[in-house]
Amino acid sequence: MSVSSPVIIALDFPELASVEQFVAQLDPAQCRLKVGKELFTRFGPDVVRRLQSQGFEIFLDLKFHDIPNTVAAAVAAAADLGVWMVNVHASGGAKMMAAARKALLPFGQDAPLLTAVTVLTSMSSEELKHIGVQADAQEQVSRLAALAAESGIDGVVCSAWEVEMLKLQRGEDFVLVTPGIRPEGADSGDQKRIATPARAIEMGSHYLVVGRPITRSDKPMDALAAINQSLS
Ligand SMILES: O=C(O)c1cc(=O)[nH]c(=O)n1[C@@H]1O[C@H](COP(=O)(O)O)[C@@H](O)[C@H]1O
Repeated sequence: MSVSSPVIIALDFPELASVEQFVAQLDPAQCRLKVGKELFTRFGPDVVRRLQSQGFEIFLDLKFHDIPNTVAAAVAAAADLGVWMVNVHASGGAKMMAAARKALLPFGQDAPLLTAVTVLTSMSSEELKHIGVQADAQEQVSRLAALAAESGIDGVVCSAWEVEMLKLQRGEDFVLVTPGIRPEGADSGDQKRIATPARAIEMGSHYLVVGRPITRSDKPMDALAAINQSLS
């Protein structure tokens, strides 16, 4: 299916009824959906199956980060579920990422896109120092993206501010997924490395992950329409 918008809506809801009410207003030709830790932990793979049966392409965002054997098996389970994209943490290392890639080989053309989270968009360079990373966010993203590319990963999750650099370093085909998207004037919440939807696309993001600016809006469909309009 071809989806007309780069927007992936993060379905971070605590109740299934809220998800259903929200999704009923969406057209699968116009956006993709992200199922993350909250929804998956509460409702499991059934929620993914249900959304897929309604025609939506699903980004299963469980950010796997474990020993290579465990991550490989988890990524294969995501592929069995038929998701469009699945992710791991690049900081799990080259062996872990290579094992995830290898686990998808039997799925051939049907394998989901495999992306790796670099530095979370909620983290600043200052916070990286607290976990012992002396590099600033740009440098760390660049290093982890190189490791991901060498391990056969399709692309990375990063902030929009690293996209221009990564395009130069990794080329056009390396998939760049950017959360931390905030329309002008929107509350940044816990996000630190943020950009507007238009700026993120201008810098070269392939996909924009947007949650609260849409899902917590009084008029979510208007918020989505305004984002799509700002991109045209
Ligand atoms: O992998 C992700 O999707 C992700 C990576 C990252 O670095 N930052 C980040 O915010 N996310 C996810 O993107 C979504 C952003 O949601 P909002 O901040 O509400 O727009 C959340 O569901 C996060 O789990």
